[in-house]
Formats: sequence, structure tokens, C-alpha cells
Amino acid sequence: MNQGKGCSCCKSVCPSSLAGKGVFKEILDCDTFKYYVDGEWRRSCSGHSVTINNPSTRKPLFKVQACTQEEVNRCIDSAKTAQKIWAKTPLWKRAEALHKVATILKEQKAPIADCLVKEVAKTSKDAVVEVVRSGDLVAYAAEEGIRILAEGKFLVSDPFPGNDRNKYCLSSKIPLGVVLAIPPFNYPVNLAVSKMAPALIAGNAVVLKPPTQGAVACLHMIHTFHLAGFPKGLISAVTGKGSDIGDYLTTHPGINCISFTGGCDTGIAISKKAGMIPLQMELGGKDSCIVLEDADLELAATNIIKGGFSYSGQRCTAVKVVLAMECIADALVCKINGKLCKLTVGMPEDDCDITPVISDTSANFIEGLVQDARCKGARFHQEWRREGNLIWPILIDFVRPDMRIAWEEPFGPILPVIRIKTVEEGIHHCNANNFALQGCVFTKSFDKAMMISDAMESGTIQINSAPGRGPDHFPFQGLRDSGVGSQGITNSINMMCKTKTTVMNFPSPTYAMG
Ligand SMILES: NC(=O)C1=CN([C@@H]2O[C@H](COP(=O)(O)OP(=O)(O)OC[C@H]3O[C@@H](n4cnc5c(N)ncnc54)[C@H](OP(=O)(O)O)[C@@H]3O)[C@@H](O)[C@H]2O)C=CC1
Ligand SMILES: O=C(O)[C@H](O)COP(=O)(O)O
Repeated sequence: MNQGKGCSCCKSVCPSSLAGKGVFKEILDCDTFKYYVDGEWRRSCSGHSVTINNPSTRKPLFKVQACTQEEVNRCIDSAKTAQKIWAKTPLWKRAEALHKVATILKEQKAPIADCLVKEVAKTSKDAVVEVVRSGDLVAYAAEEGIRILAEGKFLVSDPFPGNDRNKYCLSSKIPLGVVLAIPPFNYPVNLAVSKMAPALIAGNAVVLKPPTQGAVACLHMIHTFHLAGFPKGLISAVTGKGSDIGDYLTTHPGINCISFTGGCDTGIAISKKAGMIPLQMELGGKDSCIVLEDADLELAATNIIKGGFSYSGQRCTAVKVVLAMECIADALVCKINGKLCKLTVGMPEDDCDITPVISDTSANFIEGLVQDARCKGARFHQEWRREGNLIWPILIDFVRPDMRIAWEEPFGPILPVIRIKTVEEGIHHCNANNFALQGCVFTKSFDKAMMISDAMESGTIQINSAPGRGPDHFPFQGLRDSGVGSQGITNSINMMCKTKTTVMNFPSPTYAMG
């Protein structure tokens, strides 16, 4: 259906949206975005769609196909066939194809970013950053793949007792098969390509299940692979609610690896049900920020604001609890408050610092945490204010361990401060939580920083900076309930391969140099 000709049902797609226009025209059918299989954009046979609401207006924005189990089967069957040929495609050609995607993604950043603004209420500025970062990630994965997949290992037999040098073992990395990629709403494009690019360069096929909020941005991103000429069937995108098709996908015998980012409950449930396949799980976090008495408080406050409130706190790596030594807590809180009151609150289109959270459910959950802290006697430095999904930022002081906000992940613009008497108390709080993604420590003493980093049992500890996933080639992992495996471009490529060895057996020992 031609958007430009304007059939009446197309009017239900936001008229000011750039979605499904220009080079993306074929992904939209009337008012519903199609799913992608066999190198084609198709309407689901289910006859049903899933509505995506705009978090800012709380009104319906887009519709995507509610795919059926048969359509999932088709995606996986096609992926299996296409992967066999892709695995035999020379590595330099696979890299070249990914470089094309990186270029197209960057060229098409405006319409993709526009989807992110409308679908997940990300500011226009951050939305563009997400798309450009995704292009860079794809290009880096292509290059990294060239480097690490070119290498194998050569072993000889005689180091092991009882052996002569009559066996040569050659090992190399081979693809797993079909990788299922499931990203969350908060970085639907970037966290999709962070799974897809490593999988593809390593010779795998990919089935993407986009998050419902963020699905349309994901489908636009998928179209850049289509435009780059990726082989039919190698990549597909099946849409539908995770609660409807999620279990079918994650337990499907045709899936050889699952790379998931999202909430702990969902991730742990998937891990328990998945078969004997490699899993990469990046789940929630409650990233602690320990501030010592000798810290540069200006630096700490700046990082706490950036870390705690960017994208309205909806990052797994957001600072989610400040653990401040009592002697500097007043001064630190004063600096944080001074910066917090300058944050602008409003719509993502206006590039406000704080924008609406993803859904009513999320806003209600955040409100519940705030009420619990208030009832239990926490001190609020700002008034609670909420309009729809828009929540004004709050610093909640004198938080104690009996309050939910001390432990739970709000995924919103509210930040608790716990005043600690000793560093050990801070470390204990960090380690007592089941979340263990990242943490950070502010101090001028590198000796103390290293000791605290060693003692904090989280996937990554940042010294004198807020937590963060990037640069995207760094290892990124959670301990305990925060995940399984490690992401980052290099680790993902390695994880999405298995080792294959060939052993050459000689009738008599062979020695180099005769
Ligand atoms: N550690 C990390 O790197 C990150 C962690 N997160 C965590 O993710 C959470 C917020 O993201 P959110 O998107 O709400 O998380 P969810 O766990 O609700 O959803 C994540 C993804 O899983 C899908 N899904 C839902 N149910 C199933 C199922 N049964 N089987 C398979 N897939 C399913 C969702 O689809 P659908 O949308 O259709 O339900 C979505 O694509 C936070 O807890 C946050 O900390 C977020 C980003 C990064
Ligand atoms: O999803 C998340 O929250 C991310 O993986 C964090 O990425 P960032 O640290 O780059 O914001």
C-alpha cells in the first residue's frame, strides 16, 4: 500500500511520523507494519495485530503483526537453509555485507531515530546517538570478526605424558546455527544489532523477536539488512507479544543459541526452559555508587546525575543506589540536588532530560516504590509529581534497608541515597543484592578503589565514573541474577561459535627441523 497515496486506514499511523516512508515504504501494509521472512515483508495469516502505544501521549501509535507459530516455524526453517550457505560464504564477504548495513543505518538515522522518539520516548538527540552507535557497532563487529575468526589453534601431542609427536590438532571456530535475538525496549535497535552483527559475522543465521515497544524501530533496522542485500532467509523478524510467542520461540528445537536482554523474571524463566544451547542473558541491575570521604564530589555528583537520570533512569546500567559515607553525604546530596533541579522535564521531541517512562504499568510500579519509601520515613528532596507517564526526578534520602527502593530496580527517574558509616557497609549492601550488573566507586585513592572493586561482586566496577556498557567492544556481563555469559562485540562473537578440531595422525613421530 502506498503511504503517499493515503488510503484512509493509513491515517491511524501517526501522520507526522517518518515511519514506513521513503526506502521503508514496503515494510508498512496499510496501517500495520509487516514481519520479515524469506527476504520479504509479509502480513501475518493470524489476521491479528499488536498495538504499540506512544508512551508520551499514551495513545495508539503503530501496529505490528501478531505472528503465528507456523510463521515462526517458517522463519526458523528458512534460517536453517540459508545458514548453511552463509557459513560457506568467505569471511571477507560477510564483513563487506555488514559494512554496507553500517553505512545504510547511518544514512537512515533520521527515520529510525524518529521511531525511537515516538515508540520508546527517547530524546531525539539520544535516538540519533543510538542509531549511529549501532552502525559503528556493526562495522566494528565486521572488523573484529575478520581478526578473531581468522585465527585457530595448532597443538601437537607430545606435551601430554605417554605421547609422541605423531598427532597434530587443528582447531577453528564454526558457527552455532540459528541465533535467536531478543532485545528489550530501552535500546531496541542497539541491543538488537549487538546480538545480530556478532552472530552474522560468525556465520550464523538470526531470528529477531523485537520488543513490542520498539518493534517498529527494529523493523526499520532489519530493512537496512534487506537493503544491503543479505541472503533470503538468513535474517527474519517475527513480531508479537513476548507473552504469546516467546515460549514457542525460546523452546523451539531449531534454535541453537539465545541472546536475550531484558528483565530478570523473563530472562530467568527463559533460562529454565531453554534446551542444551548456549545462552547469553543480560538482565536487570541495581548498580551501586559508593562515594568515599576523599572523593571529588563535583565529579561524583555529575556522574550520579548522568548515570541516574539519563533516559529517565531506564538503563540497566543506571546508577540505582548511592551509598555515601556519612561525613560527605550532606555535601554530596546538596551538589546532586543543585544539578537535579536543572534537569528539564517534558517531551522527547523537545530533547528534555526527563521524558515519559515506557508505560502506565512502569509508572505505577515506580509510584509504588516511592510510596513505600515515604511511608517508611525516607526524606524527599523534591515533591512527588506525575502526569501520565511523565515523572519528575526525585532524590530520596536517608533510605534504609527495610525500604523496597533500597533493593528494587525502579527503571525510572528516582534515586535513593543510603548513608553509610563504613566502606564495608556499602560493599555489603552491594553484594547482598541478587542484582550484580555494574557498580562504581568515587575516591581519589587508587589503592582503595582497587580494593573496593575487588570486593564488589558485580560484573563490572567503574572507578570514578558512572556505570555504562560502552565502548561496545568492552566485556559486559552480570553476575548472580543479572545474567549469564558476557556480551561486548568480541565476547559475543566467541560465544556464538563453537570449536571444531581436526586431528592429523601420523604413522611415526614428526619433528620440525628433522
Ligand atoms: N542487563 C542489560 O543489558 C539490560 C537489562 N535490561 C532489563 O530489562 C528490563 C526492562 O526491559 P523490558 O523490555 O521491559 O524487559 P522484558 O523482560 O519485559 O522484555 C524483554 C524482551 O523479552 C520479550 N519477552 C517477554 N516475555 C517473553 C517470553 N516469555 N519469552 C521470550 N521473550 C519474551 C519482550 O517482548 P515483549 O516486549 O513483546 O513483551 C522483550 O522483547 C529491566 O529489568 C532492565 O534492567 C534492559 C536493558 C539492558
Ligand atoms: O540496556 C541498557 O540499559 C544498556 O545495555 C546500557 O547501555 P548504556 O550503558 O550504554 O546506556
